[in-house]
Amino acid sequence: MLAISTRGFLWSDVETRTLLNIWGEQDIQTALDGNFRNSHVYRDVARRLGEMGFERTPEQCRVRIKSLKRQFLLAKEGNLRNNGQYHKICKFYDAMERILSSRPQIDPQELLDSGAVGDETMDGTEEEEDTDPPQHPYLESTGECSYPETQVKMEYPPIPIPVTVGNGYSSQSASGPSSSRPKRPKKRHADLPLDSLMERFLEQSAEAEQSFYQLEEQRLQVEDRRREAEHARELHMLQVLGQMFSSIATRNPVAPATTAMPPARNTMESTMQPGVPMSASSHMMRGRSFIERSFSLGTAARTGMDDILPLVKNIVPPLTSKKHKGQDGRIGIIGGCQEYTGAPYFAAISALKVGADLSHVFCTKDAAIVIKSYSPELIVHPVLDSPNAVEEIEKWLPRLHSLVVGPGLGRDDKLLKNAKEVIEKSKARDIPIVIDADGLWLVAQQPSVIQGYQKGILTPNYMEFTRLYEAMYHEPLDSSDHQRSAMELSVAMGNLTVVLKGEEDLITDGNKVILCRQEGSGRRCGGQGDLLSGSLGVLAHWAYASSADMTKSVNPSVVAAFGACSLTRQCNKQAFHKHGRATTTTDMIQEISSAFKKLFES
Ligand SMILES: NC(=O)C1=CN([C@@H]2O[C@H](COP(=O)(O)OP(=O)(O)OC[C@H]3O[C@@H](n4cnc5c(N)ncnc54)[C@H](OP(=O)(O)O)[C@@H]3O)[C@@H](O)[C@H]2O)[C@@H](O)CC1
Ligand SMILES: Nc1ncnc2c1ncn2[C@@H]1O[C@H](COP(=O)(O)OP(=O)(O)OP(=O)(O)O)[C@@H](O)[C@H]1O
Repeated sequence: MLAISTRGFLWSDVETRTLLNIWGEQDIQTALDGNFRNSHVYRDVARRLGEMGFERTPEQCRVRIKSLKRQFLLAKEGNLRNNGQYHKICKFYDAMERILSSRPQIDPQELLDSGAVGDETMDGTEEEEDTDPPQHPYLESTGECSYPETQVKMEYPPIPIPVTVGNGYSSQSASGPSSSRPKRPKKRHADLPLDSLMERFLEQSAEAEQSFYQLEEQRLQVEDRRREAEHARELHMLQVLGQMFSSIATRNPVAPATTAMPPARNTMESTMQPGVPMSASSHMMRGRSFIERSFSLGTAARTGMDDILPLVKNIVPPLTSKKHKGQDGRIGIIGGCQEYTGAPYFAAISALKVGADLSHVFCTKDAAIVIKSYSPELIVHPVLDSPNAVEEIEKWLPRLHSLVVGPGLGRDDKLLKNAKEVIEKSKARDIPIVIDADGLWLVAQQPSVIQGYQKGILTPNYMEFTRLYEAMYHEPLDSSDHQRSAMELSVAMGNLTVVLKGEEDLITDGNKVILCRQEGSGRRCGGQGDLLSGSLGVLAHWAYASSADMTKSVNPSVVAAFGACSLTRQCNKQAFHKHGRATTTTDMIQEISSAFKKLFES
C-alpha cells in the first residue's frame, strides 16, 4: 500500500482511529499490560500503522496514545462528577473506554493530581534508553526523555476541572476523592458557566496538543539532520579507509598508509580500450577500493552501449488511455535568472518533448516573464529570488518526480543558497536530482550538498568536470585519462553517477564506465547540455520507477544517463543534417520526437 506521509505534527481523525484500533488489539494490550519496557510494542504499533498507510514513528504513536489517555481520563473524571457532560471533551471517548475497560483499573484522580497521568503506570512506557537525570517535574514523574524545552505539561488543561454548584458533589469531593490528599489549587473558574469552561478547556487543550506536536516535529527534523550528517561522516570515513587500503596495497605493503582527505588520486594505470568499460574488479585487483553499491553494470558493461540501449527502451512507459495527466512525469527545473532565460527553457521544454506530462520552472521574477513568453506549455514560478523561495518551492516537491538543478541558475549567492536548500529537501523526498551548469558550481563549492545521494546525477562539461575534480582532490586534473578521472570523481562523491560530456560521453557510477558514442555533429551551439539535463530528468524518473527486471539490475541513473546522452547526440545529428552550421538548440529540440522514436521505439 502506498504510504501516506504523516510526518506533520497533527493527527487526522482517521489516522487516530486507525491507531486506536491497532492499539486496542488484544495482543498489543496484552503486551503492554504490566510490561515496564514497551518500546518494542510501540514499534509494532508503528509498523502496523505503516501497513495501513500512515507513516509514524513508534515515539509518535506512544505520545499520541499518551495524550489520548490523558484526555480520556480527564473526561472520565469529569463525567463522574458532572453526569456525562465531559464526554464531549474527548473525541475518542467511546473507543478509549472500550479498550481501557479491559485494562487494570487506576484511580484517575490520583493520576491527574500527580500530573503524571498514568501512561507509565498503565503501560510502562518508560524508554529503554532513558538514563538521564530528570530535568523537569514532568520528566521526573514520568521518565519521559528527549527535549527539555518541550512544554509537555501544557497538555493538561491549564484550567482546573470546573465544579458546578448543585450537581450533588461538594467542591471538596470534586477536588479529590480523599481528603487526606494534598489540596488542589483553588478553583479560579468556579463561577463561570460549565459550557464556556468546557469550551475554553477544549480550546486550550487543542492548542497545547498542537504546540506539543510542533515541538515534536522540530525534534524529528533535528534528528533527521543529525542522521544525515552522520551518514555523510560515515561515507567520508569509508572513503578515507578505501584510500588507506589502496595505499597499503599498491605502494608499501608494510608501511602504514597515510590518510588524506579529499582522497589522493590513485596512481594505477588504466588499461581500458576505447569503448570497453573499465570494471571495478580490475580496479580492485590494482588495489583500488570502491564503495559497494547495490547496482552494477553487470554483463551489460562488457559489451558497452549496445546492451544499455535495450534497457533504455525498457524504461520508456507505454502510452495508454488508462493514464492520467502527470503519471508519466512531473519535472522541476531550478534555474533561470536575469541573464539566463534560455537554459531553463531548453531543459524544461526538452523534458516535455521527451514525454513528461508537466514541466515546472522555478526561476527569478525577472526571468519568469521572459520564460513564460517562450512557451505556454511550461509552468513557471517566479519564486527563486523571493524571500521565502525555499518554502514556495517545497510546496511543489511532493508533486515532482525529479528535479534538474542549475540550468541558467547563475552564481548569485542568494540563489545558490536557495538551490542548495531545495536540493536538501528533495533528497529527503528521495527523488532523482540531476545537477548541471551552475548547480555544478554549487557542488564544487559544497560537495556535501549531494555527496553520497544515490539518485544524484552530475552532468559536467569538461570545464565543470575539472572544477569539480580539483575541488575534491586539490590537485590538477590529469587530462590524459578521462575515464579514470571520471571514476575517481564519482567515488569521491560517494558513487554518484557522473556524466562527463564531450566528444564521447563518459558515464560512470564509480564502479564501471560506459561510453556513449552516438554519432552527433561538429556543431557546438550553447544549450545542448540543457537539452541533455532536461531529458535526463524525465528518463531518471522512468528508470527509478521501473522494476529492477527492466533495467536488469543496472544502476537506473546510468541507464537514464545513457538514454539522455544518446538522444541529445542523435538530435544534434538530425538537426545538423537539416540546418548545418546554422543549427541551434531550438532546432535540436524539434528533432526530439523523431530521434526518440528512432532510438528507443524502433
Ligand atoms: N541560452 C542560454 O540561456 C544558455 C545559458 N547557459 C547557462 O549559462 C550559464 C553558464 O554556463 P557556462 O557553461 O557558460 O559556464 P562556465 O562553466 O563558466 O563555462 C564557461 C567557459 O568554460 C569553457 N568551456 C565550456 N565548455 C567547455 C569544454 N567542453 N571544454 C573546454 N572548455 C569549456 C569555455 O571557456 P573559453 O572557451 O571561453 O575559454 C567557457 O567560456 C549556466 O547557467 C548555463 O546553464 C548555457 O546553458 C548555454 C545556453
Ligand atoms: N566534441 C563533441 N562531439 C560530439 N558531441 C559533443 C561534443 N561535445 C559535446 N557534445 C555533446 O553535446 C551535448 C552537450 O554537451 P556540452 O559539452 O555542449 O554541454 P554544456 O557545455 O553543458 O552545454 P550548455 O551549452 O547547455 O551549457 C552532450 O550530449 C555531448 O555529448
